[in-house]
Amino acid sequence: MSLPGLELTQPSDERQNVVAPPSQINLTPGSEWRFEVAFGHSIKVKLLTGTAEIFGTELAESQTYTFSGAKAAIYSWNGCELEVSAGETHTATFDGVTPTAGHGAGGCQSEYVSEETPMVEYANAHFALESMREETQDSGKDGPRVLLLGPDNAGKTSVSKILTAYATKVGRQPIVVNLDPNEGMLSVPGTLTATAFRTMLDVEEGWGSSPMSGPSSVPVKLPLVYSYPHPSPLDADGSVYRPIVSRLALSVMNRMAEDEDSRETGIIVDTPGILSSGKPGTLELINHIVTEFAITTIMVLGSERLYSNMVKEYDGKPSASPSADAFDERIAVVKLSKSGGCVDRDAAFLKTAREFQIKSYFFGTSIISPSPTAVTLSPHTSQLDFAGLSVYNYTVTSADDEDEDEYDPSQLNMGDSFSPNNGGGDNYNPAESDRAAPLPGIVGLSVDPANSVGDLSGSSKVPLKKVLPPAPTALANTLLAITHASTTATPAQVRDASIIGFLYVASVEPDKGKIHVLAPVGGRVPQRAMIWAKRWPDEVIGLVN
Ligand SMILES: Nc1ncnc2c1ncn2[C@@H]1O[C@H](COP(=O)(O)OP(=O)(O)OP(=O)(O)O)[C@@H](O)[C@H]1O
Repeated sequence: MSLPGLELTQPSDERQNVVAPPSQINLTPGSEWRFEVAFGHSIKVKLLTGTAEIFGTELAESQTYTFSGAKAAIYSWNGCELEVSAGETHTATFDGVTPTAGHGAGGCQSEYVSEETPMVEYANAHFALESMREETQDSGKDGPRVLLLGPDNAGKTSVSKILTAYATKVGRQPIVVNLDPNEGMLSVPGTLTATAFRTMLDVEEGWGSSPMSGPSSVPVKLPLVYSYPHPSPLDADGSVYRPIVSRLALSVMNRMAEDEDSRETGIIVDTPGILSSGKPGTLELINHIVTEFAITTIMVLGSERLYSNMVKEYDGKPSASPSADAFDERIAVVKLSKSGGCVDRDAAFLKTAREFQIKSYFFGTSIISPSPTAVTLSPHTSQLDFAGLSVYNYTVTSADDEDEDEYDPSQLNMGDSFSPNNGGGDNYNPAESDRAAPLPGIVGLSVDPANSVGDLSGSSKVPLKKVLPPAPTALANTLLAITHASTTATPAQVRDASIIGFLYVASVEPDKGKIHVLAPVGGRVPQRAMIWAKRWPDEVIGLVN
């Protein structure tokens, strides 16, 4: 059928499904191929000649990589030839839309080559950090602690991947901290994590995979995970976010104190865009992060206003490290260009990405990608007695949801032990750092808060409340985070405990007092306190048919 007046023909089903022939893409030195592939469709990319990298991680020659639901760029320092062909297109619908291949090479929604990229600037940032790291070897001071700030989609996560990939390539071991609850890093959304990277990142998966997602061709990373089941750090005026950031910072600082490689390399902290929005409360949160992680380098992407505010606020000021005076360690604020390739991801894309992160946690990455290296997992379903569980829920409002229950701001003063100065200020209680869960991988999995020294952070003020039977029907389609805290732990201990893993609640039978859950592994569900991700990440319907 022709569209009247335009003489265009509506694509028929057959035409949409025609497989595009392989395309060859030649990249001149210093240029990149930017591409967008829809969820449900996949493309195959092979490096034929030359060298190329994706967010700092090199592609191997002649290996076929599969990308699906991706917006990314393949960059070449010395020039290369790529072959791009169409992969599979799922027949299932995604968010009510049946996926179709786009009109670009291999069925990309959009793809083009750009010769203007800020990669030289990013590489220089890496070299500057490297020279700071070299200084630490002789002087004994800690490696650079980098904070990435900038609005949504400014490329913060991409730059942190590039800096991490370059650091691991030269044998460093950066600790990467994700403070964005919207995107899980090696974890599901609704979490804040820290991970020590010793090995390369994954070309297809981005950050790579954790043992949560099963075996992998690239060595797995072991993230330290804390639950933050809210979409915005500003929820409850930051009163939930701040103490969890403090807890994470203590764990990271402990790891740095015990691990020479991590101490020399330092930290890279990725943040959510909302912190750079200038909304009330954001500067306080930035200040909290700068203090807790004793940040030495603030990199600002994509916002002149923020850059100038950060310069005024921090440039040349001593860092919050206890040894700042001894080494005359001062904060540097640096402006980095935003890549022209950064794409705005709409709400539907981000929702699907979150949904996939959750699905792949339980079912493996093959649920997203038909790549031969994708992993298929077999989660287990079981029925649990709700009365026998210790489930906690945060009783606070979200920033854009004012009608929520039980919010009492006067109850949300978190107490002195987590004040911004606890990294070394007057209120610092050394017992707190003893309680911090160390980063897994080197010093064991976690300290059980139940065995730790008392409740130092004022449980009564923590907006976590036990969910009593009968099981609320709203539990269905949401996640439960199993903490390391015992079932008798105080709310503060539950909040401060790291996460063992997640359960998905498939259905609730309030009359029988039962819930049906999906767990990534079989066996008994650990008898530990759980945090209900009631608000965030959003419901995933139909994970179990
Ligand atoms: N050079 C590039 N070419 C193509 N796509 C890119 C490029 N750089 C980044 N992107 C893509 O743009 C999107 C936004 O980038 P990124 O996630 O790094 O931004 P961000 O600042 O961390 O965003 P947010 O704060 O919203 O999480 C991502 O999908 C990323 O893969």
